Amino acid sequence: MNAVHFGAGNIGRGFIGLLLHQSGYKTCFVDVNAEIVNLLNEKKQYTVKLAEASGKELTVENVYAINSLKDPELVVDEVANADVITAAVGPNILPLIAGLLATGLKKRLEQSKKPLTIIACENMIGGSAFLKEKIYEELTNEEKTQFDMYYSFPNAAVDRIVPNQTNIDKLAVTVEPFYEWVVDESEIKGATPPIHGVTFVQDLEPFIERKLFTVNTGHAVVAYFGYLAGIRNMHEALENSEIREMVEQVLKETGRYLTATYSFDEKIHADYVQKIINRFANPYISDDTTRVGRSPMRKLKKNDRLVRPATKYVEMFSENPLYLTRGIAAALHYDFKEDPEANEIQLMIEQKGLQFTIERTTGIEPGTGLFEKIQKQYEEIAIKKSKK
Ligand SMILES: NC(=O)c1ccc[n+]([C@@H]2O[C@H](COP(=O)([O-])OP(=O)(O)OC[C@H]3O[C@@H](n4cnc5c(N)ncnc54)[C@H](O)[C@@H]3O)[C@@H](O)[C@H]2O)c1
Ligand SMILES: O=P(O)(O)OC[C@@H](O)[C@@H](O)[C@H](O)[C@H](O)CO
Repeated sequence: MNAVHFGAGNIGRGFIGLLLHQSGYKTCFVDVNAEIVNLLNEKKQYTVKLAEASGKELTVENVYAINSLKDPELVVDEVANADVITAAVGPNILPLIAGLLATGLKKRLEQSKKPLTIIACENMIGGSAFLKEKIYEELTNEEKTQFDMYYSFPNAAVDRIVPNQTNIDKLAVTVEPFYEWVVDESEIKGATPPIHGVTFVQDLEPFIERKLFTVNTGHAVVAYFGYLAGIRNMHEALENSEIREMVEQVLKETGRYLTATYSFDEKIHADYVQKIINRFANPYISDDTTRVGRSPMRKLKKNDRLVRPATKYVEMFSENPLYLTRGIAAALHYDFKEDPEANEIQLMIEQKGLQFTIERTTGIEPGTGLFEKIQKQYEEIAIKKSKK
């Protein structure tokens, strides 16, 4: 079986590539990072190390790679011959891989009429549907009808903390032991791809919202408050009692929304939350607050981990969440110079003002209680910063 995976980065090698290998696939990684591509072709294998006391190492074999900037025609051929396609490139990059995928998938239809599943493994609601939308922008109406018959784009939720890597061996990846990959089976045409470790469900929404609004909301809040406190390491941030309290409270707010919406058992959800906070504090992982806080523009979008649970909370309980709004305010303060989106937000605040920036980044309407609360929290943080 042949798999093509776009994005040989942290999650690509450390999670998706590992499970594809364990399921018996030969995996072709597609990336634009020449060093990683060359190393994968040279070594044809890499190591995944579990961040736990055992330090267990797993070997991923049967892999090779293509640099899509250099050899796009090879990518087209691989896509045309694939048995499953996955991607973990980041939501902002999905539109950039859509063209090559469209060409490869068209070629595949000329060769055979076999169904194929394409899964985007990104931290976003509707990742595969978004990739499909971008691919379909490249098609005629007739091609769209053909694609509809054979190709599936099931959405997915992926969970495994994979920090930026500092190993001497550039291909080796250290990952937390926990993982969860949930895929919406109701969208799949033809046979479900046999991938070991994937949970196939008929309704993904509770899973993706639970993951994004617990793991990623909590993670983002620790990262932004950690950064504000001058802390660069996630587990050190968790040792700060104010930040710990902040994440506990923010996850009570998202938990209130999630349990009311999806009828989750409150005790089971509370245990899930504690397990996640413990994962953030894993001492065997060294994760940066700047990795977790990366791309604040994306994280502040209306359907993402901070704003969506906050707006849903208001809709559901007719009150403004205190801690989610603080988290949003902290994200607006995030001014890490090496992050282009952080720079964009800071420049917007400077040139167009805070109100314009809140409206533009979050989509929250000015004049609403939620908007005013975010503004107030932002100003309170600014006062605290000025006293330092
Ligand atoms: N790291 C995690 O803990 C984690 C966990 C769950 C989900 N995710 C999600 O997985 C996705 C990737 O995250 P990551 O942490 O692995 O990031 P990463 O930066 O380590 O990996 C992204 C990879 O995509 C490659 N890439 C960039 N442009 C490309 C292009 N045009 N074509 C092909 N490859 C391209 C990059 O070179 C890089 O190797 C994100 O959506 C992230 O939210 C990450
Ligand atoms: O990848 P992002 O930028 O959407 O979010 C940063 C982290 O929260 C994220 O990568 C987590 O480590 C991951 O989602 C855990 O499953």
